[in-house]
Amino acid sequence: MSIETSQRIVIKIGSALIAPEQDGCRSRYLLNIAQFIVQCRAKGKEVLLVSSGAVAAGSHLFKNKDKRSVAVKKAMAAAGQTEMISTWERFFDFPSAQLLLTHGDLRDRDRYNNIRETLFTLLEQGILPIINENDAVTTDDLKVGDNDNLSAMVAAAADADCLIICSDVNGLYDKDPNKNADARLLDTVGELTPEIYAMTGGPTSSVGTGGMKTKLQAAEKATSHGIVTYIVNGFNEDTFTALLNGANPGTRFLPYDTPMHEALHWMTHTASEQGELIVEAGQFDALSCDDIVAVNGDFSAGETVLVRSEDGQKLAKANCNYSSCLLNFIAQQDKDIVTEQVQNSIGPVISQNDIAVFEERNS
Ligand SMILES: Nc1ncnc2c1ncn2[C@@H]1O[C@H](COP(=O)(O)OP(=O)(O)O)[C@@H](O)[C@H]1O
Ligand SMILES: N[C@@H](CCC(=O)OP(=O)(O)O)C(=O)O
Repeated sequence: MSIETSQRIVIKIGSALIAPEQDGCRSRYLLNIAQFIVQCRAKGKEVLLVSSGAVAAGSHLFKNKDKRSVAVKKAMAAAGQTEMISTWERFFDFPSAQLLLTHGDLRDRDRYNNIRETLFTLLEQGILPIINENDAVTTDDLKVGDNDNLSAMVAAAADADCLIICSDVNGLYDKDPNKNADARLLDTVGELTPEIYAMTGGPTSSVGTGGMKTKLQAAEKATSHGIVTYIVNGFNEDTFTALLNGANPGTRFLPYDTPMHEALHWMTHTASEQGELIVEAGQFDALSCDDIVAVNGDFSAGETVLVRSEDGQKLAKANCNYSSCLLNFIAQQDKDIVTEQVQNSIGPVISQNDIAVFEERNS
């Protein structure tokens, strides 16, 4: 399995490749990557680019400001984003499009479907989508937070079959190679076990956000959707020659033999629960208001909730057709007639269309 057989590739570029000196964008490392994108397209493959670097590209414009301030960082992202996009555009003689996303967009099923439609339409037209998190507007509870996970969510949304994460190291080592001279590069990873996660540490470059851990989370999200994932060294020209020749220049993560269905994958890996429903006796099929023992958290109708049994076991993750406020109101009514009327008009408590049922019912 190599990129030779892949048809739709997402390539993720870290900040250090774009703004190595945090002093505006530099083309030094981008040229190889841009050539790789051009060559993939020439071979008939579709490419999407997830590009970090807005904050690192914009920071030089804010010389006398406190760069730890959240407001300043957001402003840096807004200013650096235009510089980053125009830097990429200079390399291509085909059009590109900018998509700035937040987790708030991706975890809302309607907005997620709109994002999918937009990506498919851009690809059909031969336009290169360039995606980043919308750092200028996002808040802690609405952000993905790192572009490794974002790239995997985008790869799943775009129905891609290959994800390439370009880092500043050759791939996943058995320990941090920047701290251990004897660290050994792993060629292929079949399953992302806790032992594999234990090999990683945080970011080491001053501009990196996630470190190797978020790259493994991304690999898990992508491979469970059937997407072969590579972590490679984006600084090294040979990386891209090797990839084009069908070789593995870094660490390759094998896709699941039986990938998750799209809606189940979205519910498991992209949607995040905004609250919990505690239900009687593990019951969650055709759940009625009467089956609910407790409602935890504040959520609106249509948001995702975790369904737990009274003993704490996780049963399912699903979209709730009722707001927490309405469920609490119904619980306070002693007349069944109110519940009946509301249920007749809204229907079951959780949607059976978008539901992830936990097979191993452990908490
Ligand atoms: N097991 C490991 N294998 C490889 N790199 C690791 C490992 N554990 C920690 N790291 C660190 O992760 C860094 C890459 O993550 P990060 O700094 O976020 O870069 P990027 O900008 O490419 O996203 C490496 O420079 C390395 O020091
Ligand atoms: N969205 C941010 C980058 C976030 C991020 O994950 O950065 P990196 O670890 O360099 O891929 C930006 O454009 O500055």
